[in-house]
Amino acid sequence: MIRIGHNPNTNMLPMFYFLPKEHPLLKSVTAEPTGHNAMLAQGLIDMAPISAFSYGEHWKEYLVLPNLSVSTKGRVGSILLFSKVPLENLNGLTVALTDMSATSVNLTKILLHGFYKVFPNYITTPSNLTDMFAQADAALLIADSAIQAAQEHPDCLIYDLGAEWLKQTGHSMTYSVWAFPKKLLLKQADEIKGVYQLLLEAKSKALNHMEDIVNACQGMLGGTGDFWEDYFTQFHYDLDPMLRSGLQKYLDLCYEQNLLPSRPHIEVWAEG
Ligand SMILES: C=C(O[C@@H]1C=C(C(=O)O)C=C[C@H]1O)C(=O)O
Repeated sequence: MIRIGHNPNTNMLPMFYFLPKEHPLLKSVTAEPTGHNAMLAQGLIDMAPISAFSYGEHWKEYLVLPNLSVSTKGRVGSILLFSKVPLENLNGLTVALTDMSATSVNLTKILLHGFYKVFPNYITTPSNLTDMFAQADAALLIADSAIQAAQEHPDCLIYDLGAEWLKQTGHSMTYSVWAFPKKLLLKQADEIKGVYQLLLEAKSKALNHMEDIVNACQGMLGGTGDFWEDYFTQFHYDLDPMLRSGLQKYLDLCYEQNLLPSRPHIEVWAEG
């Protein structure tokens, strides 16, 4: 039995919608990305779609599952920095960061420090734009809370960090990878293979039935079918060499900006 992390946000539906809820090989534990990052590190779950940044913190202990990720080349639509002032003017001001994210929190820092040359003060808070704006000049939200906040047309500038990343680096951006601790292979290699097959089948079915995914998103968050179709055209759910080089670039910049203690070398599970 493999305990996997289940992420309930719409961006993950193409991986989870058709994954069996009950199966002898797996048990799902629902949480936001930072929850899974911590649970995987503590051995409370065995495998999860963790933040790419968290993989960078644990790259020596983890392996990445091949052909799976949450990535975009350019705009993402749900990793948004809401700001009362242009990004160039954030120096010395306060930025509120969602407590749900590790990748996007550090992507914000890379973009602001490395490319915009501004150094704000940061606070970490729950994902509520009104509360964040009461304490800060800009606010980072991800996933469904970012989509919902943008739907409410807040009176501020909205920066899409996938688009900013492409503009500044020319690379795709990978937000999440599926990872598991290498040591699991000693006793559970066959189970990992089995769960990996289930994940690939679920993804392939979803990508061939996007109308079901769009319907599910409308049921969850409202919005038009066109909105959701457009949202999903941006995403890549595999991990091809182009996406891998964007992921490596992100991890390299995290290391070079002292956000990670070592330079990660991405190790993909060869048996997958
Ligand atoms: C695309 C998204 O990426 C998510 C962002 C994450 C992070 O910032 O740590 C983690 C998992 C991803 O699914 C999103 O939240 O919209």
